[in-house]
Amino acid sequence: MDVPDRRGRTGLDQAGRGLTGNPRVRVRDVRLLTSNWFVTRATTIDFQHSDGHWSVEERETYDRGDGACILLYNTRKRTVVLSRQFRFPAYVNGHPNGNLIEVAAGLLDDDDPESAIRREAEEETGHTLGPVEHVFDAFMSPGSVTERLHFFAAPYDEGTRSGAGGGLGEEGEDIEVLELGIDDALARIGSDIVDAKTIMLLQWAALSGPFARA
Ligand SMILES: Nc1nc2c(ncn2[C@@H]2O[C@H](COP(=O)(O)OP(=O)(O)O[C@H]3O[C@H](CO)[C@@H](O)[C@H](O)[C@@H]3O)[C@@H](O)[C@H]2O)c(=O)[nH]1
Ligand SMILES: [Mg+2]
Repeated sequence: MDVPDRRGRTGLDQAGRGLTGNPRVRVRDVRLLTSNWFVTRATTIDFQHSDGHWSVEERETYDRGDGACILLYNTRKRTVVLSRQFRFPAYVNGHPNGNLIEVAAGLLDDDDPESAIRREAEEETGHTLGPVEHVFDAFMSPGSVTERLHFFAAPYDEGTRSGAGGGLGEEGEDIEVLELGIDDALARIGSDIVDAKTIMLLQWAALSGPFARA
């Protein structure tokens, strides 16, 4: 398909047709359902169950590309930089106001994960980072969403500050930058910190990352 989605991506309408890595899965048919801001597909597969029999299954997938996220931390002050922004999908599903506290994050678009997260950290938090540490990669919602998220962490201080942050107005972003104590942030998990990538990075930082090492 040559018509790009709104992020400029093309050729995603038949994704999955050539997959051969799993001998228990044969892709029969891929149908494009929607292509607007992102792409959704319905894929029909022959699937071999563990007892050996085959069945035909259909799976819908939501393809928004991959993303990256980063925890900015300061071990001397024992603080982290987070952001707050409105997330409609959370609002429509029971979050009281949709204003989610998150680590800085963004879609890769055409960049490699490290370049993308440097760009997003600068746009969203106003920090131009030195060395960044790759933590792990994870599928965030593998039953329906294709996205693989690349997790990073980096130190920040007054020397890395280069701007105000806040996101790109022309992309409709309106991001409040927050600095929280790590103990306060950890205590707020499950009450007003309910974003998965943020919880994962805060717990990593406390268990085996910078606040465990410090
Ligand atoms: N008009 C319009 N704009 C959209 C739509 N969906 C997203 N946008 C705009 O596109 C921007 C994308 O900003 P990024 O910073 O690149 O992505 P992100 O939404 O912050 O994504 C990060 O968080 C997601 C949620 O946790 C992650 O899924 C993703 O991997 C990444 O980490 C959003 O802020 C929003 O302004 C849409 O359907 N319509
Ligand atoms: Mg973002």
